[in-house]
Amino acid sequence: MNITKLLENETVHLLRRCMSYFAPYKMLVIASFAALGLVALCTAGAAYLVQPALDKIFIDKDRSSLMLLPIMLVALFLGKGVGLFVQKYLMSYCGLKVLERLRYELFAKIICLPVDFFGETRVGMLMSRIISDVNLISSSLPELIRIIQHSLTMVGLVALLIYRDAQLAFWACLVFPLAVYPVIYFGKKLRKVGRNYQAKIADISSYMQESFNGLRVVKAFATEDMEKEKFSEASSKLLRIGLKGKVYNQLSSPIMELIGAVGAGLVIWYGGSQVIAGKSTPGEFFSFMTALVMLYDPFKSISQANNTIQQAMAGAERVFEILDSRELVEESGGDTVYVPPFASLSFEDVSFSYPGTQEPALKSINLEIKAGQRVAFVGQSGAGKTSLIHLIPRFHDCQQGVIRLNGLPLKDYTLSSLRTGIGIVSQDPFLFNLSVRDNIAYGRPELDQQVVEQAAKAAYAHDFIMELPQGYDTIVGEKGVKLSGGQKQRLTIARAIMKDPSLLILDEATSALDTESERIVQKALENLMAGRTSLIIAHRLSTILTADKIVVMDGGQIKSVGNHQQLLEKCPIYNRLYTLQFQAQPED
Ligand SMILES: Nc1ncnc2c1ncn2[C@@H]1O[C@H](COP(=O)(O)OP(=O)(O)OP(=O)(O)O)[C@@H](O)[C@H]1O
Repeated sequence: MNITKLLENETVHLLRRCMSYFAPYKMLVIASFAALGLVALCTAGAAYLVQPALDKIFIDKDRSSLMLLPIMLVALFLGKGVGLFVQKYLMSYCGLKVLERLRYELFAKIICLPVDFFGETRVGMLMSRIISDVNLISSSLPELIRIIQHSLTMVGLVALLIYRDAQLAFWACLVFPLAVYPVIYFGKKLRKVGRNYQAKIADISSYMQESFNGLRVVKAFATEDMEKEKFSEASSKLLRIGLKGKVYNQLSSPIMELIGAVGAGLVIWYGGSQVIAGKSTPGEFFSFMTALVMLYDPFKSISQANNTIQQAMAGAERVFEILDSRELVEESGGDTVYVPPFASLSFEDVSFSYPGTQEPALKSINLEIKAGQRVAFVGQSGAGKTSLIHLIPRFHDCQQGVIRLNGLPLKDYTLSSLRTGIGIVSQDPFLFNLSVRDNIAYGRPELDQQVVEQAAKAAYAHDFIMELPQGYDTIVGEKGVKLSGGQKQRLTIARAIMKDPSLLILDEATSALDTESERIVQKALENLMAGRTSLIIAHRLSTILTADKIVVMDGGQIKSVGNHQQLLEKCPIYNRLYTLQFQAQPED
């Protein structure tokens, strides 16, 4: 199979796909072409003027031409300038608009992908696609237009060459095929370099993301130097690829210049002999030479534009890989809207494995939860508690069995109504870098201050919020860094209260807060749980003691279900867990 042909087909396909993004700006593109026509005409016109300038002013000594020609020259350059400005502005406008749309589409697609996708893909890589690869694509149409612009200019100039002297033009254009070869050769090389470069940028973004996120660990282990070393290695790789790109980019010009010089040499040789023999005037010859020299500029620009397009195609490959991927399917739910109140939740023979793993994380789970119950899940680390509760908001889908909510399979509900109906408070309280108020009312900005304050009061957060520098308007910092662990937890509890879910999922924090904070968080949680069905991954003694039902898990299976007293008597696993995990804790 002809590889070159394959590559060309792919380029055409990618270019077409890129161009479809520019389709809404058709009128602007047409206007831009009109501006281009003006530029081409003015450029060719300026070259044409050289002949009357030389022959009429310098040889015939014509005074009226002396006045007229400079004015015409200025007018032509004015026309060219205006044309160029309009064309460039319109193209930049279209490019930036396309950039905005692609960025949005990519973000919108990625944020709707299932949780599993984020488990397997590095976040930094995704960020680099949204920022840097998309950026490359936006230059594709403007560069394509540049190619058309310069091709038009070249047509104008070549027409002038032929008009001036067809034979001389033949000699000048003889070297043309030679000049095209480096354009194609370097274009291909640059496409490959572009691909590698973008991949390395993604690596570096991922690496930075990880190091900054894990900054505390880095500091605690005093491994800054090691991290610097690793970064510098990755950065040097990027430098090497970047330099390779520059070599290809910069080599194409001198090589073309050399080929151009050969053409010019041929012209001087032939054209000069024609002037000496009296067959043409020096004015005709210089006008010809001017057009020839002017040809170099657009030709060089075409080669540069081709280089940029090749790099844009490298970005396009990576962006469309995500946008068009059949495997990356956005989450979808059913058509039924889940309307509280919560009546029941049942797991019927549910088994689940994480993608790419052999051993199932959950095996044949059967469980029934009724309205108003408080159900605690216990088990050692890795028993499957988190996996089980994450199936309820459909962060993952089970491969076998069915989970029913109010009698209907979870898959029948629309994702948004299902998730809106479920409140989740996890052990790692996540806050956005927004104000306290916006964090509590997250997703519901329409709620007024009073409602937000009520939720904060129920979560025992109001008092500390009032002590913050700007009260409810205080920005909490990325991930809530400006707050203590207990304060962050209380804000996430207020957020859950605000959501008013009918079913609550709680992952109790294992990391110990001090006794006072712990007591307040506990009271806030009690307010949150009041009157709601709650599923709790239990780490506190008080939770298992007050639970209506305790589910004991081990190795992805439910080993036993009952209340504290029953389990102490009949379940050895629970007995052991209780002795190891809970017994030493004070009863609140
Ligand atoms: N994203 C994942 N991909 C692959 N396997 C996973 C993933 N998350 C968890 N597992 C595996 O699934 C099993 C159950 O894990 P799960 O997190 O549900 O346990 P857990 O009981 O909640 O533990 P812990 O109390 O430590 O949070 C474990 O063997 C774990 O290694």
